[in-house]
Amino acid sequence: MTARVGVVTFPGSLDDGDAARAVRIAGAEPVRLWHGDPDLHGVDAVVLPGGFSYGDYLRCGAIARFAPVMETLVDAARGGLPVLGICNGFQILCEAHLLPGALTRNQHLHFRNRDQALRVESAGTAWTNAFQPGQEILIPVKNGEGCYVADTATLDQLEAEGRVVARYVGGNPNGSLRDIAAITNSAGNVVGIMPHPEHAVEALTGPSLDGLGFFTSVLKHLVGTPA
Ligand SMILES: NC(=O)CC[C@H](N)C(=O)O
Repeated sequence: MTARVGVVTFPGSLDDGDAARAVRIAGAEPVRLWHGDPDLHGVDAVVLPGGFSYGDYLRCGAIARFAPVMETLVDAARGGLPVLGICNGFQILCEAHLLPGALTRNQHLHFRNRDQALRVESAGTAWTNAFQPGQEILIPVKNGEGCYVADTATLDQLEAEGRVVARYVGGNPNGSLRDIAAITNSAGNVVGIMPHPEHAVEALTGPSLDGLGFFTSVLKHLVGTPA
């Protein structure tokens, strides 16, 4: 049966269409979810897309975290539902405390938009099992608040538990501590990534097809997970 992957739209989401398209290209059925509807409509996994939810007021992701859909999503994620937060989605996952730490204003205070090389550090998550550990990929980064910070004990714990999923290579675009571009929760089902895999799934528009691996990974993960 075709996996159904939900993509949440918040007011101000920007990349929900591209995320849904990436899901379809990877071979799954995208299911559009609405921030005001707490029902996840039986989806097998969820993508929180990039953008400017609620206009980035207060802090990126700080209001979205209280959306009705998040009440259900937080419980489902704690129960093992695969969730990928991309950029604004990563910010929302940190605000919702599904992931530790915070995304703060880029160190140089500029919005940064460019193609970015990353090293995939962990292939042991629901969203990265299609990669080889150490594999370098190229996908776009575009954010104003992408500087990942956490206290030293949290950073050390992430490193020790293999929960740093990807790091920036060839230059850190936002000042993230330890060049962190993506992290996971301890179960490996929730991943937050600052750059945008959904913008690197087609030769016409992406700098590569490297982003596709995140979306095919979750399908592989779901096949191995009993319903
Ligand atoms: N591309 C995005 O999702 C941007 C996220 C957020 N609005 C920021 O500027 O940091």
